[in-house]
Amino acid sequence: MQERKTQSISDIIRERRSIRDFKPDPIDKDVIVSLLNDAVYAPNHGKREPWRFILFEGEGKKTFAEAVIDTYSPEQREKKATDMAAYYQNIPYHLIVVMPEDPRQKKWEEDICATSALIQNFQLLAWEKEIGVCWKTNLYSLEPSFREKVGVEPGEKIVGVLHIGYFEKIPKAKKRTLVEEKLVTINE
Ligand SMILES: Cc1cc2nc3c(=O)[nH]c(=O)nc-3n(C[C@H](O)[C@H](O)[C@H](O)COP(=O)(O)O)c2cc1C
Repeated sequence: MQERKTQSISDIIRERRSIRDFKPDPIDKDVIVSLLNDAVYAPNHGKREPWRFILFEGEGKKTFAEAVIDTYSPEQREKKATDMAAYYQNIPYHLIVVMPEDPRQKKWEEDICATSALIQNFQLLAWEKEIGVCWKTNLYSLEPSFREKVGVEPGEKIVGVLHIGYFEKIPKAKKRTLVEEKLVTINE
């Protein structure tokens, strides 16, 4: 593990990386719940707190893996089902974050913004504890069979599937464009 001296929010924001290679080392569920209890201080319009969580641990990760693999074509199944099942089992937690799909566009947009803010809060809080996260929006999230198997209710939207675990090494930062190149200032 590289030694990291994280101090400020800006350090954590800049340092955080999406983690795809996890150590299997267990993480206490209380830690995850505690991070989520901080993350819910995300801004949310109308104080709707539009999120709900489905956490997979232990044997539950098999349910998650089967739900994903069941969406594969026969060719995909042949090619990668075994590897993916092992990959998912090796990661300490999978967390599905859902929100209600409000038919009113304004509320739907506010709710996805709030839930995304919550997810980023969670990623940053986890990073502070040297826990890595990858936020996934793979197409399986849209498949009715997957949704049903993992307990997503009709009328709910999966905003993210988060894989959570300690990381082996920090991937290289992907550079961001300087804001000066994207900033328009209007002052008259
Ligand atoms: C809404 C959203 C959806 C994402 N979906 C995926 C995904 O399906 N698969 C994946 O590998 N990474 C996904 N990511 C992670 C991005 O690929 C990642 O943030 C980007 O490559 C920048 O890398 P960094 O997070 O390490 O800075 C997603 C990120 C966001 C914000």
